[in-house]
Order: sequence, then C-alpha cells, then structure tokens
Amino acid sequence: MAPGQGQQHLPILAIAAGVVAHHGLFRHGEWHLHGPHIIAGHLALGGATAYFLTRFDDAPADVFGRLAVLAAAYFGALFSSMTIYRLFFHRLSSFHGPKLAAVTKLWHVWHVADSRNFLFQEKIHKKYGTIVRTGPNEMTLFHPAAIDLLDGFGNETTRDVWYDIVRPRSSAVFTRDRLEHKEGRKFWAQGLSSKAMNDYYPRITGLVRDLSHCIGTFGATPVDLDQVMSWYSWDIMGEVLFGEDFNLTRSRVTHPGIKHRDRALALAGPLGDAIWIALLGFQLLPSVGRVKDWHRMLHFCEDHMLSRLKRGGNGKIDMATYFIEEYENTAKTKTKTTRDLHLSGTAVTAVVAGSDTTRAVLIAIWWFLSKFPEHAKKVQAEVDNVNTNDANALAALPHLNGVINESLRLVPPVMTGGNRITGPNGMLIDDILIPPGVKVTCPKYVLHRMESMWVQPNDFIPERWYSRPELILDKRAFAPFSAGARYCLGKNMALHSLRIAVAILLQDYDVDFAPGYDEETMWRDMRDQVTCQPGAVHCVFRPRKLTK
Ligand code: HEM
Repeated sequence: MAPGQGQQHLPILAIAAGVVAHHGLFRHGEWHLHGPHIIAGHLALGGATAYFLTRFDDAPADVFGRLAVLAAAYFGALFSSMTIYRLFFHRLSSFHGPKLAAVTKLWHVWHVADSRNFLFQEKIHKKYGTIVRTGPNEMTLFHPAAIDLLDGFGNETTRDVWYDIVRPRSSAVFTRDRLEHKEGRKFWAQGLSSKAMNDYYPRITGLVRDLSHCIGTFGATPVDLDQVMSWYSWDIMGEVLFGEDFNLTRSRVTHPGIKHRDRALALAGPLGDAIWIALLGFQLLPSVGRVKDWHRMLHFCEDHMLSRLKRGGNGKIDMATYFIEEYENTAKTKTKTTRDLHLSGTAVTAVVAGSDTTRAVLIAIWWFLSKFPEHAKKVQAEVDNVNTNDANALAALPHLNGVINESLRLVPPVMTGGNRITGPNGMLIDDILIPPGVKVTCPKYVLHRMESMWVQPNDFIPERWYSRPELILDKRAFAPFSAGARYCLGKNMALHSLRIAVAILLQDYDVDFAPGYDEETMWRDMRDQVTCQPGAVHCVFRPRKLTK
C-alpha cells in the first residue's frame, strides 16, 4: 500500500480514542497512584502506533510527523472532553468559583507555587464567598460549620487522596480506611495518654531548662528563633517518641534530619492539591533535588524506629513502645512487609507531627510577645508565682493560655489541608447539598480570621479567650487541632510543651526584637508547606535579673 493510503481515518480514530479514554477511563475512580502506569501505557500505545505506521510510510520523518498529528488529535480530544465535561456537565458545574479552577487543579498549583496557599485561599474567599468550587471535583467551605461536617463525630467523610503521600507506607494518621484509622488511633492514644504524659512532663521540663540555658549562651547576640525552636522541638520529639536524647539544644547543633524534613515539606507543600505530581516525582526521580530529601526524611524516620525496635526501650516510656506493641500484636494477621511499612509510616507521621507543629507556634509566640511587650509583662506577672512543674497550674493561667490560643488562631501550624471526601449521602451545608464523592476542604488560616466569626479578626487580643468573650462571634471557627474522631491526639502534649516553654523563658528573660530586625519578615516570608513555616524571627533575650 502507498504511504498515507487508507490512513485518512486515523486522526478521527485518535479523537474518538481521546474521548473514550476520558469518559470510559479517567472520569472514574482514582488515578493519582498510577502516574507511571499511565505514562508507560501511553508510551506503549505510541510505540504500537509508530510500528503500525512504518508499514505504510517508509521515511522515518513521515512516520514521526503522522505520529505527532495523531498524538495531538488524541490529547486534544482528551483534554477538550475533560474541559467541556467539567465546565458544563459535572455535578459541581452549578457551584460558583474561578472557571479555570473548575477545569484543572493545575491552575491552583500554579498559583501556590510560592507555598502561600493560605493567602491564596483568603483571596478566593474574599472574591467568591463561603461555599466555592475550587477544583474539578472540589469544594472549599469557608464556614464555621465546616470543621464539624468534615471531621465531627458521626461524619461520613473519608480522607482525600493527599493522605496517600507516604505510600507504600501507611499509618493510622494517613490511612484512608476508616476502620484501620480507628484501630490504629488506639495505639497513638495510649502513647499520648494522661498516664504516659505524666512520665513525659518532667522530661519536657528538663528540655525547657536546657532551652533557657541555651538562650542564655547567646548573651546580647540575636537568637534565630527558627533555629533554636527547631532544636527544642526536635529534642522533645526524640525524647517522647524514641526515648532518645538528640541533645541539639544543649550542643547548639542542627540535626541533618531537620534540613531534610524542611526541604521535603517544601516540596510537598505546593503540590498538596495535585499529589499525583509529587507521587510521580517520588517514583521516577528519587535522587533529584528535594525528592531526594523526601526519601532521606523517610529513611531517617524508618531507621530510627528500626533501631529503637532492635535495642528495646531505655527503661523509659515512649510512644514507640505502643507502636512496637501494635507491630508485634499484628504478627499473626498481617505479613511482615505490611507491618514493616506500617511501622515506618507511623514513624514518619510521628516525627513530622511531633516536631514541626509546635516549632511554628513557638516562633509566632515570640514574635507577638516582642511586638506587644505588654502581653509579655502580663504573662510574667502570672508565671512569676507559679510552680512550672505543675501542669494543671500552667493550664489555668488565663493570659498565658490566651497568648497561646491567639497565636494558634493567627498562625495555625496546619494552615490549610485536612481534605476530605464526602460520604454516600453527600454533605448538607446551609441547605446546599454537596454531592457524594466530592473533595471538601476548609482552610483553618482563613476560618480563624473571618470577620463574621471574630471581632477585630487580624488583631492579637489574648483577652478574647478569657475576659472578653464577646470578641469571639462563633467558637466553631477555632480548630487548630481539628475536631471529632480525627482531632489531634498530641494536643495535650503540644499545649503543655508550649505553656512550659513560654512560662520558663518569661520567668528568666525579657524579650525584644533584635536591633535592625524587620518585623514584617515573619509574615512576608511565611510559607504553607504541609505545616506553617514562619519567616525568620530574630530576638534578643535579656536575663530578667539584669533588667528587673
Ligand atoms: C501545636 C501543635 C499541633 C497542632 C496545631 C496540631 C494540629 C493537628 C491537626 C490540625 C490535625 C489533623 C490533621 C489532619 O486531619 O490531617 C492533627 C492530627 C494529629 N496530630 Fe497534631 N498538632 C500538633 C502537635 C502534635 C503533636 C506534638 C503530636 C504528637 C506526636 C501530634 C499528633 C497528632 C496525631 C496522632 C494526629 C492524627 C489524629 C488522627 O488522625 O486520628 N500533634 N494535629
């Protein structure tokens, strides 16, 4: 047959294949874990088509040209079909929101490439209101009822695809299976129970004393709060999770694991809304740039948990005790590979949740106390006469806890994320039904600053938490630790390690911004990278015996 003869119908076939691939395949189910298969499948299809064309076209250039036309027809049809369907026929097409957001989630990823999703979400809320379509199959709810609808007791939601980020590892915190979550949560709850906490408290106090001493060694030199609070929160994580003393605060040394964690989260942050891109990178480019840091972070956590498993405990209670108990209890029901991957995923979750969250709030707290020294004075008046070993006494101090709550409100460590998928009955909000199987999200950073929920929403007013409750218009709009059956199990430990650090440091020091420090830096350079990463804060801590 002469070249080209009988091939005039091929572009039409390619267009039909594109439409069929969309409606018959990609419109259904989840594809985020199959990136490499999709690429391989298309390459195979391209190869087979090229082989077919060589039977008609002798010249390779002609074959290449024809293949390019067919690929353009196929992909053009596939993406046109997706666009038309998403804009006009999708179940969410009647909801308003940015049009390009409805077409592709890449639009969102593009806008948050600078890791400032929290500000982008705020803009969307201001422009589009409280219930907004922010993706092809995604709704964002800027509404105080949303927290309870997403996570409250009795909800039907499941976690969204983002939680597959540590695959093939798993953990109770990341599993998307409701039963597995319920079962696994029990072991976390034991590791963070009041009984375990009584064991951790004196050890945390010891680390805060180290922190105070470490700050003292800086003298009049500015303290980089990010650095010092990273040491402190990493030491706490080591002590509570592995019963291990990393000794960073005393030795003033940054553990490489901190750098790997920060760089890994910087990668995961902007890709949070298109997790398939990150997963593709993890699988195809494991040794490149920040993907390498991601794998290093995973291996650090995994290796530490394995060495804790081998060496046994130090006679101390630690969270690993309970994770290892779960590992051993499941020996008869699960394969070794499954159990190993679960233990590894649990270690990753615990390291990130246990170290990075408290660090962010502590940095923000010192910014607020330096900016508004009257609040530092009020807290000092409270803590000067309190026994810091008494956790209940610290929990009862109104201004100290007001400062912590107000910092958690204005700088929530988990600023966005916590995405869910609506259950079989959908989700009813303000008499509006969001259909089943839709991704729903509620960015806490925006909720915590909505004018309809808070009086003077952007102002730091710790009194709103005790003597001026009229400044809180709707308490449901405060959820730094999430809610319901998925609320943060580390809440008590986190609050205690914040209270005791602020109490002891304010007993020992007065704090002020470092000379020449630009106060806007923390806000200007703040990033939303799974957890909040405040911009640099530099302060000077003056011993109080010298300033009194
Ligand atoms: C100020 C510090 C902290 C804040 C603001 C915070 C906030 C949160 C939030 C918002 C969630 C829900 C996340 C989601 O649904 O994806 C969460 C879950 C969780 N957090 Fe925290 N967290 C903090 C510290 C900690 C610490 C120190 C630990 C202990 C290691 C911890 C352990 C957990 C666990 C186990 C969960 C999962 C609960 C579940 O899924 O059932 N958190 N946290």
